[in-house]
Amino acid sequence: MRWHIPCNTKISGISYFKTSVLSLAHQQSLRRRRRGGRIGILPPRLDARVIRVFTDHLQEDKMLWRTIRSMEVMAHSSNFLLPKLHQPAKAPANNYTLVVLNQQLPRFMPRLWAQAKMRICADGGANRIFDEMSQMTNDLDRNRYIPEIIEGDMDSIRPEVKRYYSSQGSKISDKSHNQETTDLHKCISSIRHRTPNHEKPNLCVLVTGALGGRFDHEAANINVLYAFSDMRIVLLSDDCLIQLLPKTHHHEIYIESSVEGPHCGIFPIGAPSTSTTTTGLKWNLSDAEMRFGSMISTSNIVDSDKVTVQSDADLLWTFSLRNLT
Ligand SMILES: Nc1ncnc2c1ncn2[C@@H]1O[C@H](COP(=O)(O)OP(=O)(O)OP(=O)(O)O)[C@@H](O)[C@H]1O
Ligand SMILES: Cc1ncc(C[n+]2csc(CCO)c2C)c(N)n1
Repeated sequence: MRWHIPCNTKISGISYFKTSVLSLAHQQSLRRRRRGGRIGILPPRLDARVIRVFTDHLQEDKMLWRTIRSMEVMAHSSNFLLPKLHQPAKAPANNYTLVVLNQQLPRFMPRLWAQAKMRICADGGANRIFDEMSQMTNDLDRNRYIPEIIEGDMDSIRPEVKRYYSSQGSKISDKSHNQETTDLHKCISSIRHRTPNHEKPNLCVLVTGALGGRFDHEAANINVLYAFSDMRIVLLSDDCLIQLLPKTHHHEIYIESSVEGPHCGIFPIGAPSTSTTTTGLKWNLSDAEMRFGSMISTSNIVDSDKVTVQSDADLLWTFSLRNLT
C-alpha cells in the first residue's frame, strides 16, 4: 500500500514527495515476526514480565509505524545533462552549484557551466577553466568564464591564474592553513555555509572531474558524499555519475535515457546493507544483503524509465553516461 501527498518543494529537476510507505523497516519487522524472533507465540501463562515485554514490542511497533508514515521519497533526475531545449517544458529550472576539480574538464562542461546558478573552482580546478574552457567552447574570450569563487589550499592554482580571476572579480578563499581536509571538502563546506537555511532543501551540487586519476583523490571525493550525506551532491566524470542514496529516504530515480545508462551499480561502502530492494533493473535486489567481500551490484542494467531503491544502509548509486557533448 502506498500513496503520495505531493509537496511543493522542487529542486533542479528533482522533486520531493511527502509520502507514506510500507517501509523496508516494517517488512523487516514482519520478517522477524515470521521467524519468531521478536514476537513469538505467548506462553499460556502471561506473567507480568511477559506482558511488559509484549507491550514494549507493541510500543516499538507504534514507533516504527510513526517512522514509516513520515518516510519521504527522494526523486532524482539527471536532466541537468540535457540541452536546455530538450528539457521538459514543465521541468523546474536547473538550480545547482557547479564545483570544478583539478582534472580534465568533461565534454559536457560548457552546458553545465552555462546552466549553473553558481560556479566554484577547487584550487587547481581554476587552471582547468583558464586553460581548457575557451578551447572547448571555441570562444577565445576568456573573461566569459569567470568562477564566482576559488576555494582551497591554493597549492595548485598558478599565480597568473589566481591574479587573472582575482582581477575579474572572483572571490579567492585561501584556506592554506587547513591541511586536514581536501579542496572538495572545503568547497562543499563553504557552499553549505553560504546557503541560507530556507534554500538548503533545494540545493544540489554537481562536481566535475571527481573520478579517474589518483585513487586517493577519488576515495576522498566519495568520502565527501558521506561527510555531507544530507546534501545532494553528484560526482561526475566523462563516463559516469555517482551519488549517495541515504537510507533515510526511499529513492525514485527518473532515467534520462538519451544521456545516461544503461549500465549502473548500487552498493554500500560505509556499512553493509542487510536489506536492499530495487525495481526497474535487469537484476533487481529483493531484500538482499550487500557488503564488500560478498555481493555488490555492479554491471547491472536499467530496464525501465524509473528505478526505485530502498535500503537499510546508505548506498552509492552509479550510472554510466552516454557519449554526449
Ligand atoms: N587525479 C585526481 N582524481 C580525482 N580527483 C582529483 C584529482 N586531482 C585533483 N582532484 C580533485 O580536485 C581537487 C583540487 O585539486 P588540486 O590538485 O588543487 O588538489 P590538492 O589537494 O592540492 O592535491 P594534492 O593532494 O595533490 O596536493 C582535489 O581536492 C580533488 O578533489
Ligand atoms: C591522517 C591524515 N592523512 C593525510 C593528511 C594530509 N591531507 C589530507 S587532506 C590534505 C589537503 C590536500 O589539499 C592533506 C595534506 C592529513 N592531514 N591527515
